[in-house]
Amino acid sequence: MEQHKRPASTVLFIFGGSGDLNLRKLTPALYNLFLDQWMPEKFHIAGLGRTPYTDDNFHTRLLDGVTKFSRRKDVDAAKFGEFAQHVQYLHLDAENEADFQKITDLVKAKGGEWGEEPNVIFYLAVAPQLVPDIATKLGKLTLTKEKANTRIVVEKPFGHDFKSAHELNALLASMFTEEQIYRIDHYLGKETVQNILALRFANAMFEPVWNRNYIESVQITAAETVGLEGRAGYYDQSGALRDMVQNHILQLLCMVAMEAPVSFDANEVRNKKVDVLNAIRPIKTEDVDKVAVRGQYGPGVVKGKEVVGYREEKGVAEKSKTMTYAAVKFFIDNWRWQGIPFYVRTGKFLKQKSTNITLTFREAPHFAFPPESTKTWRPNQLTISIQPEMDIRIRFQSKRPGQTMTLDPVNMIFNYDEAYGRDDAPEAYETLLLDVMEGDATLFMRADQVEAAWKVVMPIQEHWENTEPDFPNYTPDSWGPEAADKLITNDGHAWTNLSPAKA
Ligand SMILES: NC(=O)C1=CN([C@@H]2O[C@H](COP(=O)(O)OP(=O)(O)OC[C@H]3O[C@@H](n4cnc5c(N)ncnc54)[C@H](OP(=O)(O)O)[C@@H]3O)[C@@H](O)[C@H]2O)C=CC1
Ligand SMILES: O=C1O[C@H](COP(=O)(O)O)[C@@H](O)[C@H](O)[C@H]1O
Repeated sequence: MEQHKRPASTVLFIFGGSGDLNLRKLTPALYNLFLDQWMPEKFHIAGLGRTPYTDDNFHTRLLDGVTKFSRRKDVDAAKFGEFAQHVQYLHLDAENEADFQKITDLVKAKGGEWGEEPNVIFYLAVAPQLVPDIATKLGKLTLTKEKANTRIVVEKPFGHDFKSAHELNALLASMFTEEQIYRIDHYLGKETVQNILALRFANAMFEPVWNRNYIESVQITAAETVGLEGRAGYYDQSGALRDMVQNHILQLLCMVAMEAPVSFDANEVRNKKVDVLNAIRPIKTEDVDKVAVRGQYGPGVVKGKEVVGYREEKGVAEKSKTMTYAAVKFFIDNWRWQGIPFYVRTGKFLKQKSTNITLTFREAPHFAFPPESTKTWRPNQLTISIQPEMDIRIRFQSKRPGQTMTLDPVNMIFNYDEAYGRDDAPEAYETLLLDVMEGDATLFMRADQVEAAWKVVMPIQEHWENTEPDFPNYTPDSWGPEAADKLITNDGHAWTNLSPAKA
């Protein structure tokens, strides 16, 4: 195995150790880092929560999570046992300040045992309402103040709106330096998302055409086939704009639209991204209905099974106005993108799981081919398929073999599985957890980025909260409300509904 430098010794506290995120994502990621020898030589993980687990039944639960959710199948129980020796459950009620003494005690004990002061990471995998309270109590511990080796990771959603995000930033800033704060957006850890920077800035051939002179429109889709999945408590207060657009989708948009960074220094990359957010044209209240479409699913059939409409889901308010679908047309007011529409859409219970970005190019300036040769003509497109297909496709016209000049649109495809094999691709949370342990914040959101992203969506969110929607307006297993199709077809474009890659 390739030799690499491992992070310094670390004690990791997971608030929400007993919760779903730890089970599904965090522990499988940490276990994979352990298997790949990326965990520090000396590390200790404490899962925190009120549920009365013993270490043994906590380990059993985590093993179950790894078995179900890890990218690697066939978990080796003995190897997991080795990992589990570094993991404990710590009973802690976030509302009880006295319980936080257990944190200080554990850090001191590990420091004594290891003969060095460890890095201390607090991962807040809890509901957003608990974050300010936990952060405040952590801020009072002597081991947190101004110590570069102490870091706090805050899950999304970061705040509920611009105001609460701003307040949370101010609260965190009163206790931690910006370098200690890691605001996570797991899309930024996806291999295919990181590869956008490689595609754009490690190659000379794309950059000359990556602008308004050659590109006619950009679209970003994050379509899901799952519905609410029992998350009403969170989702009904949130909705698609807060849950997906404010964070994941705007981050994808930044990756596509940003200027070239001078270096991969965390702040340099984040400066370039925040420039994009600040350049997004503010949407006026009176324009929201022209540039944005919301949707909520009704009852229907998904994979042969009847499903209830969103408003009938357990825990959802009877006449809930929460949108499970959102589509928006943005413009970026800068030299590179002036006048180019960026269409984005996301939704639950859509026809296909697909996250992709498509850049549609302008027509060739002069077309010398006879009209009959171009019956199937389609514009050049570059599509970055983030998931579940992991590929990059370039569509161009090709001459069909034969004695006549007939042009066909064809795809040139770079496929990750073929090139690298999927087992080698780390999950987003592996990359991000390793980055936190290494102290690299490049893939994390800075305070100003989060606030700038909230500023972009707030006029839409507020308008939608203040007006009555016509819900439900799409059926599960469809591509969402009709109005979202019109949003793009009225401009002479069409959503790219990707099929699995074939040339
Ligand atoms: N689940 C997922 O796939 C994803 C989740 N997220 C985000 O991660 C965060 C956590 O989500 P998720 O794991 O699904 O939520 P869960 O409801 O499954 O877990 C919540 C956790 O909070 C703990 N908790 C609640 N109250 C207290 C308290 N007073 N003191 C100590 N612990 C407490 C619970 O522990 P106990 O009851 O034992 O006290 C539980 O471990 C959210 O911000 C969510 O948006 C982000 C992306 C994906
Ligand atoms: O953050 C979230 O992301 C998931 C989608 O993540 P993906 O990695 O499967 O694309 C989404 O289902 C969830 O509602 C949202 O909170």
